[in-house]
Amino acid sequence: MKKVGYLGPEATFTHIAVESVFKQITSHPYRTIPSCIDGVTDREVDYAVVPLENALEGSVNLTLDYLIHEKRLPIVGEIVLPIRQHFMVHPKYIEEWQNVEGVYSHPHAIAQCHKFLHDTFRNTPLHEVTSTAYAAQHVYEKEDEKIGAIANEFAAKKYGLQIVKKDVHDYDHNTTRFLILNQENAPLEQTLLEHNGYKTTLMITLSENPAGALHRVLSAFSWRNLNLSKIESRPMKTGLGNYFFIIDIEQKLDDVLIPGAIAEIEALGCNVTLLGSYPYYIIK
Ligand SMILES: O=C(O)C(=O)Cc1ccccc1
Repeated sequence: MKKVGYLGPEATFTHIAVESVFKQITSHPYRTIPSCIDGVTDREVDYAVVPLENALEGSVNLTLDYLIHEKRLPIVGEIVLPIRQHFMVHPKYIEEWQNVEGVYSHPHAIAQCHKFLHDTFRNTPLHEVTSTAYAAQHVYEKEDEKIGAIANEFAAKKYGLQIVKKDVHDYDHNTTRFLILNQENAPLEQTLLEHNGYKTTLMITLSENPAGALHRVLSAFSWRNLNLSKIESRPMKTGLGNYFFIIDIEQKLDDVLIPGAIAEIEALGCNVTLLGSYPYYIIK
């Protein structure tokens, strides 16, 4: 049976993503995103599933940076999960939930619920922790402290908390993308869902003299009718103003079009790395 590592503890959104897509696996929680990715390179697990990008809040930079700069693992799949955030407290504080003295959650969850937090807990300290489920577990364990967590309904159940305010995220169309990583670039063997399409992700660093370089890179895709679903720049960490680009193409790596675009971009003096060509799964 294959082993799948995820950002834990149990009942994180990442855990839900794993359980919704993988079939016949054992799943293993890790406390942080880097330790989950290390789980694959250390051969403790076959796959790692980590959050990459949220529709409201943007990229999880920790994931992208660790993947690019520390442990370069092939992307073998992507999961898109709808996100509903709820506010929960220990059952003994149900009546006085509006008087909590601290709110705990993952930084992206806090950012997704900004309006709720501003309206309801304007002067309450916010505490960022490694995941939403970790926050729920913490709130349960510290029952003497009057604190609350933002997390999902499974975390409320799992850790014995009471949801006192449902759907506290600011916008309805809240989804998160998760990456599936595997050292051998091995596709998923058995899945509970059919995939919804394919993507190919490239990392591109521009040549030394970048006047018009990005424009020329993008036109290599455009005249081949290669649709891009994302372009993101991240610092190279070699000095201010040095960036690389992550580009998602909305199709599988083929024999002609994408290799042609890569050759054209390399001819411009840019460096291109294929990070993965993989199916994506959209959970309803
Ligand atoms: O903390 C979690 O539950 C995660 O899986 C990361 C996350 C946090 C907020 C929105 C989506 C995923």
